[in-house]
Amino acid sequence: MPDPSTAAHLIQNALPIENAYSLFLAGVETQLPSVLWRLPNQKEVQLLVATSGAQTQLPPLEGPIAGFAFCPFEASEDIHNQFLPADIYYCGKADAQIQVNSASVPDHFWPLFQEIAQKRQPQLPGNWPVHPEGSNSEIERTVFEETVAIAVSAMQAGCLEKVVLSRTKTLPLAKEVDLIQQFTRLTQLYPTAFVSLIAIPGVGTWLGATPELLVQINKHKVFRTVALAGTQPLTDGLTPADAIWRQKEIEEQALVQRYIVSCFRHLRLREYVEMGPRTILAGNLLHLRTDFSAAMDEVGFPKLGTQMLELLHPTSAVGGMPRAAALKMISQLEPHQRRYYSGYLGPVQIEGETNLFVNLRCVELGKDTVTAYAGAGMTPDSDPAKEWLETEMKMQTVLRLFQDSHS
Ligand SMILES: C=C(O[C@@H]1C=C(C(=O)O)C=C[C@H]1O)C(=O)O
Repeated sequence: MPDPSTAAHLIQNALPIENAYSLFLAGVETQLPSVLWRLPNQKEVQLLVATSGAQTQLPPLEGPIAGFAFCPFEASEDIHNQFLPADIYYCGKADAQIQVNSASVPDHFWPLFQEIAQKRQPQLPGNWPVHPEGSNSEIERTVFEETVAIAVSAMQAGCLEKVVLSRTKTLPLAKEVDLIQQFTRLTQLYPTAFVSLIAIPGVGTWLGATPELLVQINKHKVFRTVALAGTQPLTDGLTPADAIWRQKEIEEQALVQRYIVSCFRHLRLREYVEMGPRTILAGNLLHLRTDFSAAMDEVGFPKLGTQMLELLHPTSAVGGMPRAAALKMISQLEPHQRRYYSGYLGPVQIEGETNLFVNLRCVELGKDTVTAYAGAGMTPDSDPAKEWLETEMKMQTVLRLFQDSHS
């Protein structure tokens, strides 16, 4: 239950967004799992601090437990699902109050928040969480292209239909880099993306602007997911409606679409709505997207979100087809651990909604570096050089901010 006395904690002469940022920074300074996010097509920045710590078990997506999920591509002994309970939650809009849903707030949290908020130009934390094993290693262009060629040969030989291979790129980080400012820039640059900045001690700090919804359950209990795949840059002077797609991308996206249909079939659910594919814009890139929805109560699947999440992740948009063969090839060919890249993240039962997204177009913070991750769907028709360029363009979605700060 929210404690009514917490209204006093808000800094009344600060903007809602400033209060959200100050709460986030107080959470990071106190070394508590903390996350800031902005939903697609919305203005408000939302904030959550898990004062009771992160849990490794995800609650049902239909409620009643509220929090934020941050899950890896593949959970293992070294890398876990993270669920941040909504112990402190604030939706940065006029008249909203801070909700405190736990008794576990450390004594020094509120004075620290007040101090950060009064300064207006808050001190940036020197101690952002980083992965205990440091930055992931980077792959050279020639090696990546050779790897793609190996995957293409395997697909031409009929071993599998599609595999998504990813790579990383690490840049040195300027000392003065301000992640809150970068988060703000991402919200401005990408109004239709899910923008997030998450800091979990012992796990790491990730910043991203993803275009890919994985599971949504809205206030009316409507379930939604999308099949997103196929990539091309937006050419000057053209609109998404002008896009012409090659057979390769059409097939690549159709695979993801069929995979989602097979998940519905597995549950024996027939009454879903399918729309598309149509071309959408994500930053400077175009993708093909098919939208799926189902009214959960009407179709007799009140837990459809949780059931579909189990079946969907990892979809063939980030893994491949058939799934087991693709995951095996990824673990054999990729020299890095994906960690939380191409996993999923988002609020669970916050303000009555669940919104999980695939963790794409993201960077992970290192001690004095920043590492971008991106992948591309390989099919028997893939051209290794083009796939390199595609991953480069995807990485630029977030990495361009860090390049600017060096110039
Ligand atoms: C794998 C990524 O993106 C996914 C792969 C795409 C593709 O292969 O064309 C397009 C959109 C995403 O579903 C990424 O951004 O890293």
